Amino acid sequence: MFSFFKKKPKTDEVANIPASAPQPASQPDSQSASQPILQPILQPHPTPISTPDEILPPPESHSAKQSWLTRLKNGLSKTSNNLTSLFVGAKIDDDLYEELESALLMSDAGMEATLYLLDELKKQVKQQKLTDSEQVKTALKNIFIELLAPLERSLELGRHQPMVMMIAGVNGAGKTTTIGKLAKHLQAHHQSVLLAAGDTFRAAAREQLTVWGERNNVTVISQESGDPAAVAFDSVNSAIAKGINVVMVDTAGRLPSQLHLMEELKKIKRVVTKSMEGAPHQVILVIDGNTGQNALAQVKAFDDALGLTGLVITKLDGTAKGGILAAIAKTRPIPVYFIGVGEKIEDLQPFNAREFVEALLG
Ligand SMILES: Nc1nc2c(ncn2[C@@H]2O[C@H](COP(=O)(O)OP(=O)(O)OP(=O)(O)O)[C@@H](O)[C@H]2O)c(=O)[nH]1
Repeated sequence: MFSFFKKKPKTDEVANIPASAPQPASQPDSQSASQPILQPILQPHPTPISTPDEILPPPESHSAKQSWLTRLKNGLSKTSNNLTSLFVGAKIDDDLYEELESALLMSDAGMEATLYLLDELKKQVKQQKLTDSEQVKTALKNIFIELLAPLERSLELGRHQPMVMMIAGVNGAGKTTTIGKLAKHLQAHHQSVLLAAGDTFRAAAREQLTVWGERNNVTVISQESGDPAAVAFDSVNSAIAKGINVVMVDTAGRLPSQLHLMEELKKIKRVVTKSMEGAPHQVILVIDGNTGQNALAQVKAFDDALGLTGLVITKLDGTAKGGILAAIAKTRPIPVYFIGVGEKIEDLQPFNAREFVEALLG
């Protein structure tokens, strides 16, 4: 496990950051500055719940970290090969920029982010009089990191009791798997968790979550039939009564074009707010990293409907091309809390812009 809690000073600014304008993770933070190697995954807030002030993890296993980075790198290898091969012994001319444009578009970066990256690169090449292709590649890497850095943000714990998280996404994006992995991470940090089986369409999904909850000592609230909003309402009330720290509301997969189902999501959100003022505190969209440019359309549609506070991008171990993060950063910069490179619990890790770009551009 790489993750750990860190006590974060209480600042109202943190609570009020709008989802569409995330703060760069590189903001001054004296504690993270003193722990440069470890990336906080979940940061507790000192009040009002009784999380210890600071829980440090066991020392990070170097081999586990390497294995995670290797899987990320393997997952993004197609894009990485396409991009890095362009720079090998290349002359810095219009041909290079054209090929770079094609490679970025192929990586799902989209037109806006691609043009931005190219413009910035051309500027730097000119200003710094770069002539060596390796220097140009490094310049591109740095521009890419700067573009993605505002997406890097930790999930803060302890500000609300319970913290209510609503999880949405299209069918098969990895919502339930992500909830399972997150629940385990949270438990490992002494957070009690309650799950609301809000996927009332698929009996199998409900059962999957219930069995998983029994196995992992997590309470799951489900109803045989009916209204996902009612399940969410009951779950939040139950969590309040039992003093549970975190409620995660699973929802059925749906396409943004299924307008009645998008309305249903809005209703779940409204009802959750009725059960606890200020809730849901997190509205998270889970995206399959292999979805290509369609992922951007999903982000926009779910954000318009629900006001997203964060994203989780799964399946970056598959045929994902990775450039979609640039598209998200440029057009709808919603924080990416976690990325997933597999089905095991340790395969879900906090998004780190530098690591990601290193995997993408070698
Ligand atoms: N390779 C890989 N597979 C993943 C990852 N995350 C989830 N999966 C798999 O993706 C499939 C769908 O995951 P679910 O968690 O059931 O997706 P869901 O969004 O809850 O699906 P619905 O409830 O049908 O909408 C499962 O087979 C998961 O094991 C990942 O990061 N990498």
